[in-house]
Amino acid sequence: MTHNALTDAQNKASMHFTGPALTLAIPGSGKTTLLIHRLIHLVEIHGIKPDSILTLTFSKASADDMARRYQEKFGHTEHHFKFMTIHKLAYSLYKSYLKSIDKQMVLLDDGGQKYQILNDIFKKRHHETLNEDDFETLSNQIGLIYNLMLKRDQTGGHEFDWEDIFDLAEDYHRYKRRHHLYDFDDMLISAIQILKKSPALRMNLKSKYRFIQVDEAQDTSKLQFEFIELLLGEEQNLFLVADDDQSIYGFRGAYPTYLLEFPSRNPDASLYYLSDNFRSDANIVFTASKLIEGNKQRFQKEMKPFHDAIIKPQIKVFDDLDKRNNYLAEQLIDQANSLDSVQTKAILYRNKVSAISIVDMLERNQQSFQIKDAPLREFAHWLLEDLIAFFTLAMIPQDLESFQRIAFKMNGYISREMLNYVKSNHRGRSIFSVLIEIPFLQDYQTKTQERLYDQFEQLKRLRPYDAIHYIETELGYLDYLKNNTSRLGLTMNYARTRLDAYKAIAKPLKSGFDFITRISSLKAFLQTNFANSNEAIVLSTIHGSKGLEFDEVYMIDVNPQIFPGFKAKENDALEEERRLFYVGLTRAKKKFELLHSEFINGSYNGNSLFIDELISQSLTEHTFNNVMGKSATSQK
Ligand SMILES: Nc1ncnc2c1ncn2[C@@H]1O[C@H](COP(=O)(O)OP(=O)(O)OP(=O)(O)O)[C@@H](O)[C@H]1O
Repeated sequence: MTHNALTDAQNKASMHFTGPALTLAIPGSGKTTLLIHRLIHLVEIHGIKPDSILTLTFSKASADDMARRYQEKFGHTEHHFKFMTIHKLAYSLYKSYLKSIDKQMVLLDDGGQKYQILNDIFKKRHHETLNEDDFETLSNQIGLIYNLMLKRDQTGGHEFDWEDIFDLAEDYHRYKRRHHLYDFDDMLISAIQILKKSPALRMNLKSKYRFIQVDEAQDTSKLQFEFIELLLGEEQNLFLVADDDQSIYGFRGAYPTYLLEFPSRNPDASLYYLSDNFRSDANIVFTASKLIEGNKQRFQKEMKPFHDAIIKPQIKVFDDLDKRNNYLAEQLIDQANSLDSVQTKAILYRNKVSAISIVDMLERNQQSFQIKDAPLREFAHWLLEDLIAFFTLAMIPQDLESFQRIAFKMNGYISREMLNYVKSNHRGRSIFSVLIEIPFLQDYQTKTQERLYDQFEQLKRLRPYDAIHYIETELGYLDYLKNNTSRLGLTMNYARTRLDAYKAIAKPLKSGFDFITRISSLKAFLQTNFANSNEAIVLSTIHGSKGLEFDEVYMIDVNPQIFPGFKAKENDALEEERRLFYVGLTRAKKKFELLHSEFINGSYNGNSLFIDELISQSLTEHTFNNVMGKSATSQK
């Protein structure tokens, strides 16, 4: 078999003509290749008109990628196949319907505008601001309600207050209707409604798209499947390509159960399997297949490597984030001086916050890169805003706004009464002078305020790295976080990961002012569009790396309570996290390294469940790159 020849399994599936079909495939087995060849077979063998075949993809990027790969492969552009996302299809359908009745709609911007609306709604019910983390969660939960078509009595799990989420979802819905605003889910719901209402429109579409192919069907939601089913003609020409082990959007309503039930609901369905991995070193394939066996709810699949085994996946252990980042910098900068052909390298992580110290490091080294899912909001995170308020108050002791932000988050024993006194009496003076003069304080309380004054004087003189440590310890910020973890919806490991990242950015800087300036320049730097650039170095969340491949993959921050996340105690959630790890691991062609810091923000990190699983099954090589006297390499 040459590199370009289809395997028998790929060929068999690509020859599928009419009727429902499901192809279950492993990572790197050529799903895209298969879909493209099927298009050609439909046209050239069966004489089907290209524009009557609709290929639905998960993202706009994959639709574009497929169109590009089709052209590269077959060189001709005269075939007008349709590649688009399910949302795009729903959008154009609903838009033309509205046009026909002389109405318009406004698309809601998924970032800032959505935050504003949800924040206003949240404030009305809870009398407090919706923080960044809770916004993500709420937005996902609302999406989940729509995409899984949940009713109030159908929600399970005690991790969220579903009654409250339903109330907020209803407020949000009413707001959108009042302002003629539509988000992605509305588009689908509205398209389904008009299709159900108009048999003529349905007939028209059924004959327009005689064949429908769906890529990445494991992440298609229940609502999306309902939409697709409405488009199917009598022949039920639905060709699904999926890997249930790569279903990673459960939190947004992915519905892989549809696939598991597909064979029994469609007894005539043809089933195909792709089990050759053309992407990765055999060691990576073996490791991935062993790891995913930890999941119970899955189709059993064979996984055969096409390439030889050269090097085992590595777990590299470092003392701390700083040493880890230095190692990463070496790996990435090597590239620039290398005479070999350019290697694509990805740094993958579970949460966006993991990117920020790497962005800082790469920008300082003037190393170009591209970033997917840019972590813009991380630079406006409340925890960072708190630190900035400490720095600002130290530099500008008259700043009432900063003081108000942190008054109850440090060990100054400030009461609401004291805060009110400061507000009415500071008149542009130093907050600390006002605190010291408060008439209703006992002597010992005044002494505390004098101590606070000295501490902020001290804070002003410290380099920002030491200053963050001082805020955490001497000013009691860590205690505040510890006492409020459950109310703030975070774990200490999560808070430590953030503080660690901010300290890494602060390390080379001299003053609090430099720190504040650096944060805003990194924010501005990220606002430039990196998503479309063609750089060989890619930073991405694992979610964002779906469907991509790289010569080398470095996975970072696989930490306890972070990955798998602390909410992943129940089986379903844990299985989804394991699938996410599996997606990250299977992006690598030649080299996979998991970079592990032994300490996060000065506290012992411990091993994540996934690291323990890899070690206990001897799936990886374990290397200590720290200076704590451990042997350089130990084969576990
Ligand atoms: N028959 C084949 N022989 C050799 N290489 C192939 C063959 N089919 C596909 N490939 C190559 O295998 C790699 C993976 O293919 P592709 O990206 O289509 O996989 P995939 O199944 O979509 O992967 P994933 O689900 O992990 O994103 C590509 O580099 C592709 O060119």
